[in-house]
Amino acid sequence: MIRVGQGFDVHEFAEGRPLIIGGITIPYDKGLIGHSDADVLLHTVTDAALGAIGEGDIGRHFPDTDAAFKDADSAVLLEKVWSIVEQKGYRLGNIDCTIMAQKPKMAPHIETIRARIAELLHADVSQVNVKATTTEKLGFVGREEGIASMATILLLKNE
Ligand SMILES: Nc1ccn([C@@H]2O[C@H](COP(=O)(O)O)[C@@H](O)[C@H]2O)c(=O)n1
Ligand SMILES: C[C@@]1(CO)OP(=O)(O)OP(=O)(O)OC[C@H]1O
Repeated sequence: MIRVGQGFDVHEFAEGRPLIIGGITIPYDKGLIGHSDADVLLHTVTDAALGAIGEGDIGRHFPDTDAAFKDADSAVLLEKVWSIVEQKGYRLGNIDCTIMAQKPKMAPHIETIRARIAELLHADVSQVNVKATTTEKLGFVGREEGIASMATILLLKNE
């Protein structure tokens, strides 16, 4: 059995916040805001996984009205969702992610992010791909107002 899921998320930049993307802190002069740590990429991965197993989305599992998830570590949220994936008998086939950011340059951090996502999904790094693109200075990403990301995931289950 195979299941496919997709995820998409956006978070806004603000001064005085750490920039956390893909489970790592990236040195930069501003960060992303959210109810949680605002890790836009791990939210995307979480939504892709939830989509693949037909379990709704991140906000349904971890409402942004619940104080329990204020400043939550998004890696912990993903681990909780991944345990549901595994309870249902699925494992990662592969995941492909795209970060849309005008700045900062993501290339120096991609391999670290890739390794962290593989660790969280109990998979090999070869099963995880992470890309980055600018939006050529167009739109909210291009104006450096925030960062968006999207992902497609394939899950496998032995019959
Ligand atoms: N925040 C980013 C955006 C892009 N990159 C890398 O640069 C390449 C070219 O980006 P374009 O948007 O001009 O196509 C892209 O393929 C990435 O390798 C990056 O590191 N960080
Ligand atoms: C993660 C949660 C919960 O802390 O809050 P945010 O950090 O605002 O992120 P979002 O992408 O809106 O996802 C859902 C949430 O309920």
